[in-house]
Amino acid sequence: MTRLRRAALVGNPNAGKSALFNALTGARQKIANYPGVTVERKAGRLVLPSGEPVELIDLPGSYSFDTASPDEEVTRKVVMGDFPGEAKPDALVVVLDAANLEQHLVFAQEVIELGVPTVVALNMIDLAERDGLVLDPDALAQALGVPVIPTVAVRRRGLEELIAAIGTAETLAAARDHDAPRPHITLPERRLTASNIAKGAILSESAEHRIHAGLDKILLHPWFGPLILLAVLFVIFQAVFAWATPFADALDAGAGALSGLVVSNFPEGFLRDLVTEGIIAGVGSVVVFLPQIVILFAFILLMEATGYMARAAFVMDRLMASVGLSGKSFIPLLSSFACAIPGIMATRSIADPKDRLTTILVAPLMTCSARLPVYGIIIAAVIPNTRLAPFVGLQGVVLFALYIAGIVGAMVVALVLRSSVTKGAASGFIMELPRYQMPILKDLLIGLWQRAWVFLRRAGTIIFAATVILWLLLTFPKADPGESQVDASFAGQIANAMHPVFEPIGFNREMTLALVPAMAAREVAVSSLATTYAVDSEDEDKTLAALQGKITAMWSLPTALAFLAWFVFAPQCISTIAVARRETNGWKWPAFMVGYLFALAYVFAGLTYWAAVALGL
Ligand SMILES: Nc1nc2c(ncn2[C@@H]2O[C@H](COP(=O)(O)OP(=O)(O)OP(=O)(O)O)[C@@H](O)[C@H]2O)c(=O)[nH]1
Ligand SMILES: [Mg+2]
Repeated sequence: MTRLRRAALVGNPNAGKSALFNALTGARQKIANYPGVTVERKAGRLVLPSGEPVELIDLPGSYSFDTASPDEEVTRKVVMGDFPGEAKPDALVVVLDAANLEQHLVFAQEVIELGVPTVVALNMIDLAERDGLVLDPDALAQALGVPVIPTVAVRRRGLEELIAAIGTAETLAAARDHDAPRPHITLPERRLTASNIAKGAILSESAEHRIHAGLDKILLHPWFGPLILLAVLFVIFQAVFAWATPFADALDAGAGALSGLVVSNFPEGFLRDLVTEGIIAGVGSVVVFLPQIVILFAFILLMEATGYMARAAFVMDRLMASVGLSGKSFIPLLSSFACAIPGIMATRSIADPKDRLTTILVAPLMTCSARLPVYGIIIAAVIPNTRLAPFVGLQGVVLFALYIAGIVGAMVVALVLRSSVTKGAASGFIMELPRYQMPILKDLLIGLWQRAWVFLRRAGTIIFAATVILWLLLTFPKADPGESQVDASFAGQIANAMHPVFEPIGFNREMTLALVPAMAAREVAVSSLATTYAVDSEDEDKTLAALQGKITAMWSLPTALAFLAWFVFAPQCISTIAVARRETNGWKWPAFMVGYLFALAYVFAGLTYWAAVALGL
């Protein structure tokens, strides 16, 4: 007997493959309650009862082996052994959603027909039970001719049995007769067989799974649906401001105290200034936004886990279709609210190449979480914290408006692109709706921790590096007595040279300067401003509150609004550009993307500035 080395998880999207993968290998792959979450192959290690390690591969969900979307292509290639540099898996684990048996059995048959040793994980039996479904795994095993193990991936039920079955899959398969020629089976035949097998495996079924149909009637209603979605988003942005404030203030006070400690314990000079002006003022000004990021992601993760996110996609489908995008673009665009990078990668689940390209090109317009610190500091500094109504603050409304501006911008750009450079018909919506689920607290906390960690790691690496470099460029050469340090410095000279370009749209010198390092990441705009003002000022208070005070005192409202408008559009993120290059296989489209986004940013910042000036703001 050959030794089992590699096994792969296959099955329809949203069957729980990644949840099983995490449970079996201890990995932390993203799982979420909608199809199309995994778009790449991921490998992990599983240990068999015999003590032998097996490489387990998590794959993107797939409906069939003959489909066109790039993520399904990955699954096909890995399973068939066509994936470059990778041997064919020795065994396959087909993951089925027990409560969606008939649908999931269509692809399962196709997988089993390959003749590779196969085990079926009958997953989500808890949900099947909730829906009043009683299943007979033995009958299913009999009909499919492979072992069937009931599992609940998220509660770690059935894992030992599944691992044992994977361990003996090859021996079992070898005992089966493989010599019989397999007839070619058509899709309708497979559907019929799937339906018969499912009927044979379902012992009893109650009508309980109608409970959630009522909820769908409201949430997917043509009028209430969009209104509810808008209301949900509105609440999120109110919460981002209202709930985060005490935590952000505490963090800022902490940074201030730290700065004070450094000032009183270190001798005056280069090192002390680097730490207080560059690291604490600069990097600290970004870290202070951690509570807002966490609150934003808590909502996003909740929406994903409950199944509401997929409903939101459904609700948006009509609007998306009217600008030439399909509902399939919604999940990638929604992911872009976290960050455009996973958003652009998620477009791999879009089969139509022009649809996909359009989605990639507009993804950077979705307001990613890196913009939150920029919006946060400017809004806090120039928009009064007044209440428009109970629980409705003006600052939250402005933040909401900025998010909407990004969405509207993306829709308009998509419409223009779809009738010019990426001309073509929109494809229909084919996403299936996942069931409603109560979120699992542990998964939620892990997700939040991962997001927080990503943010802090950015602060500790890219933002830290960009800020320190800027501080050095701001500190040298030293100014003569009476001269402004910023004016004398290298950075100041660069800013002064660039300023004529940005003066017409209302930018001051500090803003212009911030744009350059902010190409590394948008948050750097905040740390740059903090560092620039810290270098320029004599006082010892270098906290975010101090920066906010400077902006309030020194920026006119039109100038501040122009800066906000700039960041709605500007492609200030090297990583996004790099990912766009990778996903479109060349520089042509990323160059186009950067060009049109900068042009839009300039025009809209200018329009905002002049409109605000004309209104006498
Ligand atoms: N109740 C219950 N939920 C589950 C189970 N397994 C997975 N889930 C949930 O189902 C959803 C989908 O799980 P994923 O692991 O992301 O599904 P996937 O098959 O990897 O999906 P794609 O990557 O899109 O192909 C998540 O919200 C999981 O928490 C289970 O056994 N019971
Ligand atoms: Mg997955």
